[in-house]
Amino acid sequence: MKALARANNIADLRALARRRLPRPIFDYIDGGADDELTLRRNSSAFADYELIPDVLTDVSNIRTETRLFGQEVRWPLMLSPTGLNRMFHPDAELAVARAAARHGLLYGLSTLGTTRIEELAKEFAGPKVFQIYVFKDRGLTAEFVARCKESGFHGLALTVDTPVAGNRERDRVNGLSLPPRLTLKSFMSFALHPGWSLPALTGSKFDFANVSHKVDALASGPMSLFDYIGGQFDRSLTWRDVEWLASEWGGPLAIKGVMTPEDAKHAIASGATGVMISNHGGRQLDSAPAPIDQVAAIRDVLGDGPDVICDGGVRRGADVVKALALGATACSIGRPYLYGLAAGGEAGVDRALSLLLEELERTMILAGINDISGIRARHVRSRGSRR
Ligand SMILES: Cc1cc2nc3c(=O)[nH]c(=O)nc-3n(C[C@H](O)[C@H](O)[C@H](O)COP(=O)(O)O)c2cc1C
Ligand SMILES: CC(C)CC(=O)C(=O)O
Repeated sequence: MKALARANNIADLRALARRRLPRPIFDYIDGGADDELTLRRNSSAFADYELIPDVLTDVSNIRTETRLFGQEVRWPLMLSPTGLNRMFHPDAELAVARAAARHGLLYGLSTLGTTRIEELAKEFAGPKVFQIYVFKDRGLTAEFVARCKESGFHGLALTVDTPVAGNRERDRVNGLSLPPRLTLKSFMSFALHPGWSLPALTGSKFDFANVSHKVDALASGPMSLFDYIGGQFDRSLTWRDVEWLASEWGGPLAIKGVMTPEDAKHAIASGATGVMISNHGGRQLDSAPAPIDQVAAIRDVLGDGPDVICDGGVRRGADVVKALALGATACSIGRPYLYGLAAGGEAGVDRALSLLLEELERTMILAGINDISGIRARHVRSRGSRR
């Protein structure tokens, strides 16, 4: 697609996604909670850090490989789990995973994805983790663990920042439901985007593929995401459950949604092997700090061993270098690849990943860093602490 080739950055892909999707669907991807303070801050916080380059270091060969969730990956960038991908493009999670495989990246499948664990594993041989939401039906969690073991998943990520849905006001205003339905209000928006609307509303069946055999909340008709989460997610979750999950799984486990050094320590003490510093892309607790601002303090208390993943607000390859210089093992992205998926399916995801990885490599060359493992604290400086 010519339009994809003309996209020079993630912001261009966002503009393409906005054109292609009906408003309620674009807003669901793009939006955040309440006043979207955290959503904006997640990205703008990166601008508060400067990169301090070395020169004359021989940057003719750049090494970007690292390990994440115990697996060798080509780049320190992973694809965060996101639900409902079939709502954005009929090729859904498989399109995303195929593009991730082409770039040697680690892929995260959501509990509320629209592709089954087994189907994803069959199509995608690369490094993969499954993200767990704990439902009131606890049998589902044990079942996920067994299915992931059977299917050869390499890690789990337990999301802990969603005891209830954040107040996403764009979704309320748009009357977004699962599955999306034609209403008087949405009619014009759907009619103006037939390329999206026809397959989504008629052809490919929308389904929470990994849970619907046990939880049939949508069987009696469409409902809001707020009601679905409110009715199904288990709010009684504690660190005891992390201990249980860690021992039941026995492999790499990250707690997704950790924001403080204290909770990061708690995660490792409870059996996790890493943390994803995340505020759910600004979709849950508004006014939570930006993940990038929490990286240094969390790495400081955890020491060298555990995976520390900075999740949220990454829109440029340079952001990844900043996060690694502050102590992260890798960064993780959600919206950047979803904009690509919505804009052009697998080719769109591929474009998003290519752009970010080219930027990351170019940033390393310009900063005189020829190996990911050579990124140091001295390569970054907070603008507030300029000497
Ligand atoms: C449309 C959408 C759906 C998401 N679904 C999930 C999900 O099912 N599980 C989860 O743990 N996080 C989910 N997230 C959060 C992402 O995993 C990730 O934390 C966030 O997108 C990172 O911020 P970024 O979009 O700025 O990169 C979702 C995010 C978006 C935008
Ligand atoms: C299906 C949802 C629970 C996915 C999600 O976590 C989100 O919209 O942020």
